[in-house]
Amino acid sequence: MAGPTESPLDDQPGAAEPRRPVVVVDDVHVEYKVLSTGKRAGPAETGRRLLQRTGGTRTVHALKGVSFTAYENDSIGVIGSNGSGKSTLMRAITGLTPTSQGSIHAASRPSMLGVGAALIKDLSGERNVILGGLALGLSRAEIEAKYEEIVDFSGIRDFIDLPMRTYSSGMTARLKFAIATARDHEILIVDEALAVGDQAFRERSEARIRAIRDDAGTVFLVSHSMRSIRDTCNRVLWIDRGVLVMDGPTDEVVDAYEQSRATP
Ligand SMILES: Nc1ncnc2c1ncn2[C@@H]1O[C@H](COP(=O)(O)OP(=O)(O)OP(=O)(O)O)[C@@H](O)[C@H]1O
Repeated sequence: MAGPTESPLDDQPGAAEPRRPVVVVDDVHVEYKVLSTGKRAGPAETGRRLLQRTGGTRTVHALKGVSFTAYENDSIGVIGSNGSGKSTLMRAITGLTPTSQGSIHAASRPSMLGVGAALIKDLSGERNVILGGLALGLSRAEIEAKYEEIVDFSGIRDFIDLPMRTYSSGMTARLKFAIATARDHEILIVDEALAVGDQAFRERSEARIRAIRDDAGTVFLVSHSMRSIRDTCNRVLWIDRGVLVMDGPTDEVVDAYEQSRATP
């Protein structure tokens, strides 16, 4: 099995002491089994009648031998066209999606930015800040101490007493981002969370991601916005059809990606 690749940043002239590796992804493959109706294969759908009707399952090879090492203070952009395998790679790193081959080692449990599942739309923003904080493992006292900061960051103070179902999708996304980043994360995965929200909120979110990184954290940012990637990341992984085609400094990789998309 191929060993984990070294960070291209290690070779930079003037690089200080070797940095601590926090995630090692070694020759990872992920295969999804999908019923040929398009449904995911699961115990409920694997009845003989359905299989007879559909002709069985298909395998989608979503990741094909991806290897890299992430270091502390890395802010890694993950780019690639739709369906290239970015989210699959992030879910594999968090352990949500099993690998069919290869291994992933992490120095601590990576968290996927998101508290969505814990929130209740019929409750007010205020109550949801508490619920989301509890879901992140914060104590009641910690949530109280951070409450004002979360609400300020979300920028929806005027609406915080209203039920969340009355919020626009952008307002909901702001609140979720504000709650989820209130906790310290050593390894944080942000999957397209910055796509919603206006310019000012995007800038605040990016600044917060940089702060998490500067605080010895490691951040993965999956995004189709090359502007967000350039503003936030020092390193980029470009994935195409399940293969890691490029891993290097942000400008180099984003330039190559944009060039490949401009070529007919
Ligand atoms: N739960 C699943 N069951 C079956 N196939 C899946 C599942 N999730 C993803 N896939 C397939 O795996 C491949 C990679 O999908 P993935 O969501 O990782 O791509 P992505 O790069 O994040 O795409 P996007 O930019 O559109 O969000 C695609 O072919 C997709 O159809």
